[in-house]
Amino acid sequence: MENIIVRGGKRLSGRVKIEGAKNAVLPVIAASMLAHKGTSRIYNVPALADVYTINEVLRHLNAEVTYDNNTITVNAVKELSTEAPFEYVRKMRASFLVMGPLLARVGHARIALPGGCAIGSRPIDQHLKGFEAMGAQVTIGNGFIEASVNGRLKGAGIYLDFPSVGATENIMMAAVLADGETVIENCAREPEIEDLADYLNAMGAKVSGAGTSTIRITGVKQLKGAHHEILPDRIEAGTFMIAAAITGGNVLVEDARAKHLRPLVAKLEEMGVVIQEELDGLRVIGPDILKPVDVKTMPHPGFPTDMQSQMMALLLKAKGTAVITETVFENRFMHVEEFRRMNADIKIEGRSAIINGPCGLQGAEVSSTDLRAGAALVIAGLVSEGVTRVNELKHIDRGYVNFHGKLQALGADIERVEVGETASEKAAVNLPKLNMKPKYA
Ligand SMILES: CC(=O)N[C@H]1[C@@H](OP(=O)(O)OP(=O)(O)OC[C@H]2O[C@@H](n3ccc(=O)[nH]c3=O)[C@H](O)[C@@H]2O)O[C@H](CO)[C@@H](O)[C@@H]1O
Ligand SMILES: C=C(OP(=O)(O)O)C(=O)O
Repeated sequence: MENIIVRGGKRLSGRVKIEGAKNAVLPVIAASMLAHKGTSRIYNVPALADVYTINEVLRHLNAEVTYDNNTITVNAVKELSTEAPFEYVRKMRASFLVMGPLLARVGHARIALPGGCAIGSRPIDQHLKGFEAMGAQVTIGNGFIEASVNGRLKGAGIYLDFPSVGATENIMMAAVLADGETVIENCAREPEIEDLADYLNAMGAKVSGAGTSTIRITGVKQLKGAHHEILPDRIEAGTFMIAAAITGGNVLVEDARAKHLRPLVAKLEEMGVVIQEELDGLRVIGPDILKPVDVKTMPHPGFPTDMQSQMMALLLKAKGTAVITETVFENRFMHVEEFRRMNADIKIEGRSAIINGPCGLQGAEVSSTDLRAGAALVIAGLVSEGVTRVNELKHIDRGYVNFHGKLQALGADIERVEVGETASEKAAVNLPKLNMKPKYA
């Protein structure tokens, strides 16, 4: 088991390089299975646990996948198999994104039901409604969802009840090889949807309107492999922006794109953080005193739910009362209990968290409840008195490459250590000097 150990009190400074976006690369890799011929090359791929998982899913489905030097190649021209078992979907819900491509390419898919997770129940009814509208027969049984179609899917008009990111992507991938035109209304508008559309179009698809709330897709007969560079990860960028801001630091977040980060930039500026657009990224300068703001998570271009817990960490240091309302996931406040262990004053009322700052944060042993919560706890540790130990790092590794190493390079007093589970090692978190070897120098 590994832990991240943070000792608070350092101002961050320097520059940090942002990786390719996790939420863009996963659908793009899944979409590679749509190519009847040719090999796809995908650049700027982050070395994340989720990327290894989706690669394994594709290999299991009989695609050839290589991953080297941040570049993935996928060749899916052999006959594909069509079943993705629970071991993959359990590790990562985005494994369900292979359903659209399989249905389009092979006319059949059997994928384990994703089930709930730490941030909410996360149903997939909107994905299935889209496939059914395109002529697929969908059945659910024995923990699997099975979908099949005789011949090709048929283009359809689909109005989503909610602008679901995954449903928009899955339906787009199904529609590119369908017979006729598909129109998806009330669809998600996230930058990652545009990235997927760009890739599909490079493969020979006809997708327009991505980035707006209506996407039109004219089905084509065949797609071929294509080259594509993944856009920078706005959530990783936002996470480092908040880390810089909370420590009163001065950090250049390289490759952060202002146009993708507008809801976060607006809130940070309201809080008194200075943000300057430079040629190669965004410079973030944290103030001595942070002002409180209210935040409501919404589908893009609203404030992203994936930045909610990091924003909560920042608001713990703001002078006054702030309210965060989570509207996207019904249970994404698991980190509140962990923050309380660090002396945070937070009350939950329904879907809102009321934060009374500034809190005198104290180091404690805390658990990552999901990937963003893990990052948020580390951020809180940067400004806590004493030692914070964060465990359950498997969550952080799903979404961040070398998170502690990047913070260390910015001047944070942080290390990642291999620990046993003996009582004395558990108690070590309270000792001023930890008798443990850093795993990475
Ligand atoms: C791999 C990936 O890209 N993950 C992102 C994606 O997840 P994901 O694609 O799973 O998120 P969705 O946009 O689908 O989910 C948003 C909301 O819609 C609900 N819903 C979704 C589908 C459905 O069929 N029925 C339904 O009710 C969900 O339960 C949730 O409450 O978007 C989320 C919302 O921005 C982000 O937090 C995740 O980081
Ligand atoms: C919730 C997230 O991802 P996923 O949808 O892959 O669980 C996230 O990236 O914050």
